Amino acid sequence: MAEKGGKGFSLGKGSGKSASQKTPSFKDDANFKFSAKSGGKLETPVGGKGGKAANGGIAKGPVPKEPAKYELSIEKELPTTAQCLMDCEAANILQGVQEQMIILSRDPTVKLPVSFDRGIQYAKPGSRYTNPQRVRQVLQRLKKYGVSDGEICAIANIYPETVDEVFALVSSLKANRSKLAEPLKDIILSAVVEAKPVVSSSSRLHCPASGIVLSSSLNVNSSVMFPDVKLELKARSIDMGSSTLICHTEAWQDLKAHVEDINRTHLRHLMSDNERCKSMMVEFDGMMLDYSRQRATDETMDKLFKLAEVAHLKENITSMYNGDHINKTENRSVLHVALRAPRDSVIRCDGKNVVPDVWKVLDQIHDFSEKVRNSSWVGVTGKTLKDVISIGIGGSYLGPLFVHTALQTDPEAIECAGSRQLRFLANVDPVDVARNITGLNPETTLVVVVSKTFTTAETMLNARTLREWISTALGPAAVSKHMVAVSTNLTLVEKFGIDPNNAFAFWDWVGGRYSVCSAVGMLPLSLQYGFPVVEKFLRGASSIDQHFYSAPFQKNLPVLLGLLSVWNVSFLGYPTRAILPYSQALEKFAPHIQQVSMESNGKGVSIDGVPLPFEAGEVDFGEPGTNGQHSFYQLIHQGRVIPCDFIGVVKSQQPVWLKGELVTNHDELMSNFFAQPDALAYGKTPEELQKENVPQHLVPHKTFIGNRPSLSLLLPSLNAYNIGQLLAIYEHRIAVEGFTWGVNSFDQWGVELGKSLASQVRKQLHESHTKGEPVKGFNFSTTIMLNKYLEEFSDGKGELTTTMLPRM
Ligand SMILES: O=P(O)(O)OC[C@H]1O[C@](O)(CO)[C@@H](O)[C@@H]1O
Repeated sequence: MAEKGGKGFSLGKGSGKSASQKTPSFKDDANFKFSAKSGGKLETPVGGKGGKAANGGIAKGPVPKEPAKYELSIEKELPTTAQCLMDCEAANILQGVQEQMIILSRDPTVKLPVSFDRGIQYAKPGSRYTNPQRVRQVLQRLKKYGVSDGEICAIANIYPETVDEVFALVSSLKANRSKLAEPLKDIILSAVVEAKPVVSSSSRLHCPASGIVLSSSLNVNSSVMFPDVKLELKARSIDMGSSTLICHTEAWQDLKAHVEDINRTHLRHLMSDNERCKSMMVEFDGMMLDYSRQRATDETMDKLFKLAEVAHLKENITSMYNGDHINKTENRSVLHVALRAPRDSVIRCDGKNVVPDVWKVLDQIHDFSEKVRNSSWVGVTGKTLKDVISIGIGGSYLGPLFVHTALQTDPEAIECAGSRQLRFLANVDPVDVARNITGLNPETTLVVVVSKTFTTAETMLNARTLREWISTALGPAAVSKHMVAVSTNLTLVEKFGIDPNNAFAFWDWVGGRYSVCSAVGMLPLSLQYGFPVVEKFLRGASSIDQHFYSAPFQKNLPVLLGLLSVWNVSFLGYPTRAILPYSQALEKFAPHIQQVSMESNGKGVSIDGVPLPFEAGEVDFGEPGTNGQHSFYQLIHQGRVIPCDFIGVVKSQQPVWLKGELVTNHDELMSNFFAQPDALAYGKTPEELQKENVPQHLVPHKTFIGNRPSLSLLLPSLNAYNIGQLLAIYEHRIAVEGFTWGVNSFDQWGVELGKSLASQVRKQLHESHTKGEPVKGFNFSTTIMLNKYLEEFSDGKGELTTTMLPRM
């Protein structure tokens, strides 16, 4: 039989980018040079036929007593170029073929067999070995006892636990029983068992036979055959390197296997190793990260760093800073780091240094906000514009809201804000309009319309609503004095009726959810707090950008956090993360990170469009401590395992101490910050409870299993600078996760479908309201619901004749 894998397709991460000419530089480190590693490709052999003999499928029922009489006979029918494969090998290959087919599917001349999925489904359940190469290596030794390739594969596929099992299920071996019994025992059972993950015997599938056959090369006119399917793939040689999934790498599999080691530990014990804990504490710029309460050891970290290497994390980070178009589906650079780069840095996008453009807009913001704040720019009636409503949604809202909420209680920011107010209008719900305008006077209000695209339905309707509010009160000419815009689409801004001179630009290389450092956040925040405060915020974010770019991974806060998230989500199986700031000022941090994280990494395909066989992204939620403790912590302590991020601050923005109290109010808060992680990690045992004389019937209820992971981030204080740092740490952490999972963290196609369906409904509502058109074109349940909704208007009660504005 032919050598396996002569022309295998490579499953490596694609050639790393070669060192780019475009080198970002910061003032303090003007020579950030990076030499990208290339290659790192993992060659996966391609070869012959499947391990299971042709019985037409995987036996899901009880182990058959007698093997099928045609077991392994397929071997004789194979072309000479074919070779048997174990299921686990076949599954790897088929996954590679699947990736290839997805690429081919973009070519309309290629007809893809619908039945391919069945092949994958057929092989996958047999793909349980963590290290197929090792299994193959060991079993290969049986060849000297006359065991054929087909028999070797069949042995592997049945996951034998006893020699008898082997003979029962691979009957062709029976004739040689006396010769084979010993080697089988020694070689197979020990080594094969060692190389596979623990599979409970009840869930073991016995697959004595299958018939996956691959010809020796998939590159040229290959044919892939399954027991009941024959597929013809069009000849095409494709470098599979760029579309490799991270889960097919050895580093990933190694981490998978390592979970068992971790499952044998408890945080109670891990925490008693001071050296381990010390190695899991990292300081940067007065901040301290303690990740010793993660279910991880130094070995775990080494394996995660290995994974980062295989995922080309360093190269990806460099590509991002270099302005490469890493947002592939939109063909854009991802350069939010340029938004906060010092004035004299050089960060290029398509060959152009964008930092001067960034600072031009920042200067414009500085100038405009000063004018408004010192009343040299006033409203149409000559009054100071002391209040601002910022209209925007998603990334054009959540980031600025988070920063504003965090600054609102910072003494320096308070002083700069004076009696000014900043409000945010996001929801298209008219109640949000009502809440925003209540108590405000159009004469003293400036409206900032923030929309990257200037097409977002909610924002534009809200903008039209407030335009109406202003012009009804002050006349249409007031709009130019009372409304300004932030957008990448200055043409639409002008069309809307906002003077382009009062528009603040940003660029398509800034993703919406990464835009808080652009005019999206900087304009409203500068109007409220003055430019020096926002500049300080930008400096904080920039300090993390430089740290992220240059710190070794072992000391790199976003990298550590990102890799630990991947560990928790993809290996320990904890898909959720709680963000728990012990700071009321950070109450809008979790909602902001929810968007950044879930919109970025909530993806089902790799950056190359290959469906992910694992779940990327994590579910984020959170509330400030100690409020959360009285809300959902019960579930975190005794219900589900949810890794927690505890965020604390050394110096309170608003210290309070009452004479006679044991501690300050901030100490009280922080006592909880320090206590909760240990409570989660250590838990409480029944023995401890018994010692405390807890009644026996309550012991199970009061037992805490513990071993619940968390990490703690302690900030020295919470001023504009630290807030900027916190933002950038999480932004980069999310990028690290996305780079590692191999997804595009910078597009958001998933939000489109709902939007387009909404426009269909909008059209229907309009037709029904204005022409009494019946509901049509929707499914049964939507039709019923729409009719119910429209009933209100059927008697003319809800007729729309004149403009209505909230009456709060
Ligand atoms: O700034 P825009 O273009 O109005 O978009 C608002 C938000 O909508 C989204 O596209 C999601 O729907 C976000 O990514 C974005 O931040």
